[in-house]
Amino acid sequence: MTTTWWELQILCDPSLEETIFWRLDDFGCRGMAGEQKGQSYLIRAYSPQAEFDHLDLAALALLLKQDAVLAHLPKPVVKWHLIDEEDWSSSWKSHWQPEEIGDRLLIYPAWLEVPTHSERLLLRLDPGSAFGTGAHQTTQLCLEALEMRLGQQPETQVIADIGCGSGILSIGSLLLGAKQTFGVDTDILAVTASNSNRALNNIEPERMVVAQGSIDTLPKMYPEPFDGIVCNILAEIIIELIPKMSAIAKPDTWGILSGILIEQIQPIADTLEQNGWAIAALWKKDEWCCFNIRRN
Ligand SMILES: C[S@@+](CC[C@H](N)C(=O)[O-])C[C@H]1O[C@@H](n2cnc3c(N)ncnc32)[C@H](O)[C@@H]1O
Repeated sequence: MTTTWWELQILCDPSLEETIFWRLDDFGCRGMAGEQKGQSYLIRAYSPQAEFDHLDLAALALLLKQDAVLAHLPKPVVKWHLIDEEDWSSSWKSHWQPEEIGDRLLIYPAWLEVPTHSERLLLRLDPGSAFGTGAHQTTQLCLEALEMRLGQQPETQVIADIGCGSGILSIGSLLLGAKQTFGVDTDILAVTASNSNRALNNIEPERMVVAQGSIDTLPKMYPEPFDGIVCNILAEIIIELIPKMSAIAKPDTWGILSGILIEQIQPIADTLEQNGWAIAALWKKDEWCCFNIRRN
């Protein structure tokens, strides 16, 4: 059965890009792409018709406009129309290009022919309807932090990936040499996407294990403590997860947390401190940041 999709087109001030991106993700959009259009920025986002009606989309448009007013920026122009499955995949895919991240990785859309030679590690990806194309600052911050963390003796590292989405951080860790990853996501579509991206990158199933669930699911998948934890979810959710992280960690476990806006640094830092974690480094990209943490 084919799905009909809403295509939302949002023409906005470029500085609203990140806020809109997260609003759309929170709303449940699957697949988003953005491009510069003169002085403005055009975001396209897609979601199955069956999940939303006109009223939902009108409410979303109102929220986006309110965000702009609060930020003292011009209101975005929001339009939507229906497209069929074929147009959805070709439209979205044509807007997503290979992207170099850090010094070693190249994110490579699954539908492009693989180059015969690449200086970089090719991370092939078809996120389907899951979050994680590598285009978002928070994913990039996590991949760059992983590159640093896995610089020495990566082959000993077993990593927990909480909120794995498309599986991008698990696959990135394994390409950088990690021993094994265990990913969880509350969204079953993310589990499906992670598994097909694992296969796309020729990674053995036992090296990259994925299940539907959250942090409490991880000990059932791997009963030992993890060497590293990556988690790129919204700050409000991370605050709920931090008190549970010690249960899956050992004294020298490291963590990489993102999905955090700069103004949310303090509550995250306080929660980490209260739960026995120290901040080793804090990296920023635009208004997003990424905590590199270790046990106290
Ligand atoms: C921002 S995406 C990150 C995807 C990918 N790891 C990346 O870095 O691009 C966050 C993911 O976390 C999942 N998620 C949200 N709340 C969660 C929770 N409490 N436990 C596990 N996963 C969760 C969402 O379904 C989504 O796939």
